[in-house]
Amino acid sequence: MNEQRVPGRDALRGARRVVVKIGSALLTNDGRGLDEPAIGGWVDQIAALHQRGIEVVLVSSGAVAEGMVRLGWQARPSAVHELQAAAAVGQNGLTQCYEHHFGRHGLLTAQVLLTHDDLSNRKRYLNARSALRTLVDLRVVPVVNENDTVVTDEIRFGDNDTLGALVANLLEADALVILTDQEGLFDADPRHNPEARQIHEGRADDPSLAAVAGGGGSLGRGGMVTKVQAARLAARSGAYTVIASGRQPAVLERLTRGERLGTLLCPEEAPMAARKRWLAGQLQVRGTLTLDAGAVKVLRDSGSSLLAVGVRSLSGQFRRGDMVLCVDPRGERVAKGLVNYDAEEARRLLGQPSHRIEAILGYMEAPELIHRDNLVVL
Ligand SMILES: Nc1ncnc2c1ncn2[C@@H]1O[C@H](COP(=O)(O)OP(=O)(O)O)[C@@H](O)[C@H]1O
Ligand SMILES: N[C@@H](CCC(=O)OP(=O)(O)O)C(=O)O
Repeated sequence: MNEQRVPGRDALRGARRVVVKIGSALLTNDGRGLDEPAIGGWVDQIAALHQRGIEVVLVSSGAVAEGMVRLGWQARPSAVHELQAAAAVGQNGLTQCYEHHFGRHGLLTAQVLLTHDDLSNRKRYLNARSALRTLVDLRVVPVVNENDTVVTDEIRFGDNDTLGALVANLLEADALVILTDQEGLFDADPRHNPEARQIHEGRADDPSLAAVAGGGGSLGRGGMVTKVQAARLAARSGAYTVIASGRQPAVLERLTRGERLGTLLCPEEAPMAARKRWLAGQLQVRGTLTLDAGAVKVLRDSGSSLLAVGVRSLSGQFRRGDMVLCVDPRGERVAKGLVNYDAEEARRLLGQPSHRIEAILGYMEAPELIHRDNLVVL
């Protein structure tokens, strides 16, 4: 397969919100329980990103593997109820470990266990989204895993790569960084083929990637197959995916400085176009803003952000970050977007210039009601 040179390393340098997924193959010290020193090292790196103002959501595997060790089981069970029991025991260890290490940096963590249903049911999706967003706004580091104890086989993600991608979609993250036990995606499984060569960059939708990606090891679940699929999923909302070795020193720091490490899989269209298309596909709107003729014109003609000064009235009980519909004075649809203020606040801002926001609300979240990056003209 021809390696493609795709610009995009710079996109990682500019990333403001990143989902970092750490896989079982890395976390679990080859089956000997959690690799605490290594986890401490990744936590140090995430704390350093935090310091630079980058928001990080961690997706961490390891519950089943840690549970097996705690229960004294040598082999991974195949019965679902045993896996669920192991996950329940092991998740405790995982939570303690992260809490301890992030605590060294004065950072709070939050355990977020998600199921397939939480992300496919629209209402629960929005709830998960606003809870995660609130945590991130509070500068807490969410540590996400699948809620293995309550899921049945048919509705499992199984691997955490898919979960990581869906969380990247949920939070409109700039990048999904998948840390694993290999340097990246190779043109064949390097554990079985010593000649395998690393792919440095590619397109997330390149069908030939699926052909080179093989299954995982004994503790990991999905192998590269699910990582490549995850990259494709993440690209739907414009996120870049990097598959890289968690054992590279300072890997997160170096990636977010634009260094050419691991395998970078880029969204097929420009992140903004992908993100807007994804936004347009979000069906549920939580409220309606009625714009004046001037605001309608600037949205349509200049692709501007929506300011409160151009909004006449609103309806609905939306919260900050919800999707709202913008209509013209006759009620015709003009645009959809993610609103920066909740309904009560927005109501107080109607018709007001942005420089008055702070005086009216006592703080300013953003000068615009809907930023142009979060707005799709219909
Ligand atoms: N083309 C490939 N390039 C790199 N690794 C591959 C490839 N195909 C299969 N693999 C395997 O995928 C494994 C990583 O997946 P997995 O064990 O599921 O890890 P994790 O727990 O980090 O998700 C590697 O150890 C490697 O053996
Ligand atoms: N939810 C599972 C993780 C599943 C898993 O191992 O996924 P992955 O790290 O993607 O191979 C656990 O915590 O054990």
